[in-house]
Amino acid sequence: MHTIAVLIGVFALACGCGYLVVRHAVNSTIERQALTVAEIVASQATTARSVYAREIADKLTRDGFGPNVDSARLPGHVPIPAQFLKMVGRASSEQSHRLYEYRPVSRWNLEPTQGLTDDFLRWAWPQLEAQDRSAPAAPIEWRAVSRIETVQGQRVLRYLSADAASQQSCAACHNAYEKKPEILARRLSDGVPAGKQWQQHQLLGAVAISIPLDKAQQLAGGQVNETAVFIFGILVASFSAMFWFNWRLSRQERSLRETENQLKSSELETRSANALLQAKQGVERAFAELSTYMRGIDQHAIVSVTDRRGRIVQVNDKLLEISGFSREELIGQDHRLFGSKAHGREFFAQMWDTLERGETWRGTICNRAKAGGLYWVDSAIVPLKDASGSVDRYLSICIDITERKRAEQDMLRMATHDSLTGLVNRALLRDRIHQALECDKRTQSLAAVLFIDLDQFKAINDSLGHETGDSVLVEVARRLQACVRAEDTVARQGGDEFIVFLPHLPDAHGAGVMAERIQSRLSLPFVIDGREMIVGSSVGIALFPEDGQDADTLLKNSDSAMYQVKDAGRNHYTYFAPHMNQLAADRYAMVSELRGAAERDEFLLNFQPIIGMASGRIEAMEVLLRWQHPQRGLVPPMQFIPLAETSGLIVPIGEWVIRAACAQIRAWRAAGLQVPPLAINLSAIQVHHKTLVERIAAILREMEVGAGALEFEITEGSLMNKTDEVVSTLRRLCGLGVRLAIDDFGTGYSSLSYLKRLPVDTLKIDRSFVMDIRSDAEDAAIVGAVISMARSLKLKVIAEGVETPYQLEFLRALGCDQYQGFLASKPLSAIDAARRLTQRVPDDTPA
Ligand SMILES: Nc1nc2c(ncn2[C@@H]2O[C@@H]3COP(=O)(O)O[C@H]4[C@@H](O)[C@H](n5cnc6c(=O)[nH]c(N)nc65)O[C@@H]4COP(=O)(O)O[C@H]3[C@H]2O)c(=O)[nH]1
Repeated sequence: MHTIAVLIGVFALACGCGYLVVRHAVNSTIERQALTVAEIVASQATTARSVYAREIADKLTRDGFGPNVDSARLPGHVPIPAQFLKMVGRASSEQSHRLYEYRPVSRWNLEPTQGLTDDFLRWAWPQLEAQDRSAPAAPIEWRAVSRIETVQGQRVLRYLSADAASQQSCAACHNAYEKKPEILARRLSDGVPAGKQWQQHQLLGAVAISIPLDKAQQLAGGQVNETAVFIFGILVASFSAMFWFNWRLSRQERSLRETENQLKSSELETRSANALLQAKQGVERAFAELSTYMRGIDQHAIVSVTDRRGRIVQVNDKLLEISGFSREELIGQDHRLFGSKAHGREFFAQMWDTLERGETWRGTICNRAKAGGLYWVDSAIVPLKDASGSVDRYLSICIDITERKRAEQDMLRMATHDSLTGLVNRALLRDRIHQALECDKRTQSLAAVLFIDLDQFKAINDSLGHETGDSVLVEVARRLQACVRAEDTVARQGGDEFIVFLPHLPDAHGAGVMAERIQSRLSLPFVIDGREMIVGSSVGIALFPEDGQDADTLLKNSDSAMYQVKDAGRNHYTYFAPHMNQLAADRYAMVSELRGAAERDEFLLNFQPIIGMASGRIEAMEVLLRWQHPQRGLVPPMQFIPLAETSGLIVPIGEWVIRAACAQIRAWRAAGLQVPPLAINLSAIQVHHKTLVERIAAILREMEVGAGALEFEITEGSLMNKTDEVVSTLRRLCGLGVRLAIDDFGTGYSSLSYLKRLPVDTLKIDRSFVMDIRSDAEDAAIVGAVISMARSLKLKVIAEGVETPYQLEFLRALGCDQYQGFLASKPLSAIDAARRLTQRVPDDTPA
């Protein structure tokens, strides 16, 4: 209510102020409009006077000095313009019911009614005169003078507008008029200086206008009041309506707010009910999820619960399944039942430390099942607390990772062991040697590395195939492991090379004893697939610390020692000596020198005659390569051919031999010699080389000697490996027209059936059999068997290394076709060979 009262008060005050402002504005407007009316009236009055003056100017001139001041009242007289203006003013005032009135006034009055009769005129006139004085000669823009006065209680606009001599006739008449003697006296009393001459535009008089304002203000005030009452009424009505609406609105708002509050409180209630519902659902869901997890865990994990003393109180089926124990066997026991001895005391101490701190322990444990097998689990052991917060049980959740562990172990094994023999590989061996030497350095112990290379293994591998070779290697590994102690290491270096590392030796002699034991074990016959074979071995020994301080040096030096044994005739053992490294270095240097030997023209060919038993003539010649080294002198093929083979250089060198042999045939033929076929050695590497046949065909085409001019000798060993491929190669070689011989026959393991598949023409009995033919009945028997077998297969037989007439006759008696050896001739230079070719037949046959 208080607010409403204040509002009504403010409203009333605003209305009152508004009313006063409007009233004041209306009065101001009325005053401004009255001023405008005064301007119009003044303008019309002076215009009327001016028009009138012009119209009566002629009459005034004709009548002399014009009418006197009272002429207006005289019959037949024309009033002067001022008089006329006075009359019009009076008439207009009456006509307008005194809305305004005006009359001419002047300081120089001719009659009293026109003088400056009141304060306003006396105040205003000098202001007009001042304007006249400021522009005495020129027409000026007169500014009227006005003010509002209260006259007899009424507000009146008083207005004085200049009525100047607007025409020359005005000035002329006034000047002439003043000269009239009867009015001169009055003029003087009016203050006009004697002799004053008026000029056009000079101030003669003025029009004094009075406009009563009260009437208009009364009228306007009435209207303002009516309007104010109307507006006030509207405002009151509007405000009342507004208040009413406002009151209604606030009532509605209040009720809305109440409703809203009710809604809010009910929403809150609903929300809390929802929250409660959601919480309940969440708990149910969580419980359901937990149950699912528990089921999942139970199905996939091995779960057990132990009491605080570590005794098993609960187990799940998975644990029974993996451990093989029954529930009854486990409850009440502790986890030591699963002990595998894979973990030390520290492992379990650390585990219990963690658990006793109330923390979860995680780790991998190797357990033993009831049946004895090991299994691996990834474990999390969680301490469970009772209501008082102290640990009263332990929950163990484990995942079986046995397969993963095995795979890891397999991978580790593959990375560190030889897949064929299961022996330690070179990488792990180096590691073990390194670790053992660190220990030996501290204890100043002796150690030894034995480098073992199998003799004749290549022949077995090549002749009997890789499977047989692999079986031999596996058996060798087994025998080696049987020789050594638990702390020793047997490793496979690669191919047919093995290493035995003896980390703790009482003396250097012990290494030799071990080498002998190994060699004696390996020398026992190997029986593979019912076939018996002998494998020899060469052993090189390097001792720690004298032959090397680290694994690499010891391995290298034992290798050098092993090579020394090979050079010395194999199947033996030797200790490393520093000069052996020189030999190894020599071998390396020789390979690099061999590389450019052909380009440097260091190769030359020798020719060894092959004599026909029946003819006694040179029926063929074997081509034998020689290396004329600038520093080393003539290097025998047995020194450089194996190096050429291992380095792969034998392929280009072999091509050089074929080309040089063809060139020699051409040269001899050109010299008119009858050249027998030349037999060229092909190494196993060449035979297995993919483009051998194409290369030989190309050389034959290029050299144009004819395929019948060449024979090729292939060692028995090289024929046995990759059987089908070799057979195909040899068949294609025969297809070129060349003949084939099997060299060193008897040293390999060729079977009769295999020989039948090969397109060979000749067998060359190895020199080793011929050599002891007289003293060794076995060799003689072998030679005899080979010759008879060759006959049955319709193959030609050549005996190599015939040095004595006995050997020759023996072979001849057995039916050998040809022979070769120092008895007939040593390998000859090209010149000597040419000379032999020119000799007669009886010279070829030894006496
Ligand atoms: N003690 C003795 N030795 C005799 C007698 N008759 C011949 N010889 C030697 O026996 C070897 C025969 O050659 P091989 O068995 O093919 O054995 C050859 C052959 O396997 C290889 N060779 C030689 N030249 C070449 C070649 O151009 N290419 C290939 N791949 N190997 C070659 O080198 C081996 C050795 O060749 P050489 O030192 O020239 O030794 C030659 C020859 O000098 C004898 O009555 N008594």
